[in-house]
Amino acid sequence: MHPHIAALYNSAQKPSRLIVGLMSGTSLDGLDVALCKVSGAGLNTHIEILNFTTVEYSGDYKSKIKQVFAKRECDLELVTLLHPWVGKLHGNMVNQCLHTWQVNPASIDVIASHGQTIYHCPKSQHNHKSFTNGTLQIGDSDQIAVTTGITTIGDFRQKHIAAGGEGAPLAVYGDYLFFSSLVENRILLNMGGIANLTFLPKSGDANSVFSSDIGPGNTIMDAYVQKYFEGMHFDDGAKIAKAGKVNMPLLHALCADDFFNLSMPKTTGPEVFNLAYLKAAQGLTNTLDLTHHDVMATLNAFSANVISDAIKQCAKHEANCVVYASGGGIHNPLLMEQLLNLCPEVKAFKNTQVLGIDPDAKEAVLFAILANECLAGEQQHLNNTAQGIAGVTMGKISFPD
Ligand SMILES: Nc1ncnc2c1ncn2[C@@H]1O[C@H](COP(=O)(O)OP(=O)(O)OP(=O)(O)O)[C@@H](O)[C@H]1O
Ligand SMILES: CC(=O)N[C@H]1[C@@H]2OC[C@@H](O2)[C@@H](O)[C@@H]1O[C@H](C)C(=O)O
Repeated sequence: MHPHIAALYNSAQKPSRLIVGLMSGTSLDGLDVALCKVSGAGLNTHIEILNFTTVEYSGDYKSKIKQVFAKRECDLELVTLLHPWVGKLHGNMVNQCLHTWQVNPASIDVIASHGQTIYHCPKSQHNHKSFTNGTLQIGDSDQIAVTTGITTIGDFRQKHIAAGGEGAPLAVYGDYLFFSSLVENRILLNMGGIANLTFLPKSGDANSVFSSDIGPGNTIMDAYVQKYFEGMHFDDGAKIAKAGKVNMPLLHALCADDFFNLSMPKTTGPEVFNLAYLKAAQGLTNTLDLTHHDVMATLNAFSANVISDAIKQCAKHEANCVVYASGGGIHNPLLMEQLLNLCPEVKAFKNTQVLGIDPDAKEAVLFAILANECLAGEQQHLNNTAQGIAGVTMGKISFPD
């Protein structure tokens, strides 16, 4: 037997495994690195986050990725070069974290890597009749494995696509295994660049679970701040939005996209929700000369509106839902305040910290859970293709040599 196969076979049988989960999201803020101690599998998964950090990206990383990110046309040579370059960079970032945390790389069972999404196009979004859903993540796992010397499981989304899904949201797989409750109906809400949610009824019935993207979380607000407020990456503490006034005609135009009329599950990305989308809505409503502060106030209200609408749709299925929020949006006080006001039907708004998972680490932990299932999972717990939840094991395995 190949020694790496033997090592994986041993890892799969251990009572607990050390897995480094990596997530690089649509916000391009940094690489989330979560060192997790994972025991069990399936509905008996237990996780302890031993260390977590976000390794910030340099301006150079952001500007290189932005040349191809969510762009219909770009330099294919650059895409080809970025694939190994991002993988090597992520591998070096893991090495740096393990060194800082004084963790011996030999003690890590596997790395679980999401990579960097550069384009996402479900069928509902592209106009090519002969093609299915598509999504593309770069940051080759072979590079991570060779750079760290640690077996790496990556490229999780392609199996989901192969089985008929849209390649996202994958959060549902981890949410169901880790956050299901028999005493309350839960909505797990993640507000990153794009917001998404998972609905977990207290019946525990796997067929009633669903998950969907919602629309913009922070992505348009971030893009606007980066364009018009030099040196700023996001609206820290919503200071800019708080100083502006919501423009109602623009808000209505922003909320009028066909995407919001599609039923869940559905997925989207910055390919749709971007500055061109904002400009088109401003053009339609004669609001192109609005102040930056008023635009930011309106964008903040836009995110709050679409997120609260999605929460209300879940609440129609089951009353007394408790929302557990995560992702960078929880640090935006104006967004959180509006959500509370717009969702009186929600029993309580909490964040995932009360369930034992740092809300900033949740997506990196998700990939650790998916890698754990790939290694040690015995059966598929979710299999509901009508809800876009394919019963498949995800992830491709890269050995270090
Ligand atoms: N203090 C803060 N004030 C306001 N907004 C904040 C703050 N901290 C973080 N954010 C927002 O959260 C964003 C980062 O969120 P997160 O890391 O969850 O996104 P992501 O994982 O890249 O996105 P996705 O989940 O869509 O892939 C920032 O770009 C910013 O918009
Ligand atoms: C294609 C892609 O990278 N999608 C991301 C993105 O960021 C949030 C939302 O859009 C979600 O659908 C997904 O990530 C999370 C981790 C998911 O798959 O659940």
